[in-house]
Amino acid sequence: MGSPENPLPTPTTTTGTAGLTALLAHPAKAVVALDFDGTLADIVPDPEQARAHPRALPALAALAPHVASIVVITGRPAEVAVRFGGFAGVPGLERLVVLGHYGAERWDAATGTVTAPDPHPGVAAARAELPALLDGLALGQGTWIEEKGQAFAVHTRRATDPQAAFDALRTPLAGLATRHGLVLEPGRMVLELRPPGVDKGVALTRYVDESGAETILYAGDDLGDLPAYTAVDALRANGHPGLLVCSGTEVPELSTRSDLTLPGPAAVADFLAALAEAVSAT
Ligand SMILES: O=P(O)(O)OC[C@H]1O[C@H](O[C@H]2O[C@H](CO)[C@@H](O)[C@H](O)[C@H]2O)[C@H](O)[C@@H](O)[C@@H]1O
Repeated sequence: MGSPENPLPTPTTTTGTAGLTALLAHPAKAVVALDFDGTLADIVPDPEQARAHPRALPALAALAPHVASIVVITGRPAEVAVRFGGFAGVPGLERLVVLGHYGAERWDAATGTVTAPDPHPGVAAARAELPALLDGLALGQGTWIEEKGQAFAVHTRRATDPQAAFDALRTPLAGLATRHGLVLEPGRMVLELRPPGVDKGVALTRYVDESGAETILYAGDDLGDLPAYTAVDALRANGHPGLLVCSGTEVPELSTRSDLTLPGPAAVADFLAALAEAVSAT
């Protein structure tokens, strides 16, 4: 299915095949949940320059009217993901939901508003200790702090030796997180300190419950997506068909658990377009 130019790829597992079959049979009962960076948007050296892949938005807009809902679940603040994704005011995406900060924040296209929890006091306290901690590690050039409001992230992708900087930061930042009641969230050349209490698995499970959907497709690329994979596994054990998609193979902890691994955001966009074509033909 799909089209001759853009055929629908085949999952490599029987559970994933069952998930895709259910989605194609009853798209109106399916939630399509997607991560942003690395899944809808290519990974770029400067996080401020990340944007949805040019083919992602048309594919989402074509698919959305046929499924129960599309939700983006991201570590970004919801407002940032909406802006970088270009999600506001897109015909077809009137019901889109973006769950930011791993599910702590929510943006609804229907209202254009963001709901967010009160800031966790540990974030400001940990942030105040960060300069001295970084000075003490002598990491060299290129380590960069992303201010995220409800959290902050230390990026090493532009460091002279990204992996060495990541490795040197991991234990001290874990200690900083613990001292202030925060969670250390490791990702692709990034270590984030954020409040506890929610992750992408909790967010996805709540969203599926709320939507009443039967089938779940989840696509991600990074360690922060593992709880969502675990949530889909739990939903499958409770009778919900599900399909786990991985964007890229840089994170084997995720790609080895997926039902379908695609090369990256361009292929994810093409997959969503092929899905849209398949469900609109039924
Ligand atoms: O949950 P996500 O939507 O995948 O967000 C996770 C983190 O993604 C961003 O960092 C990653 O993408 C950057 C831009 O391509 C890249 O430079 C960086 O190395 C990646 O780790 C974002 O900056 C973080 O705030 C998100 O938490």
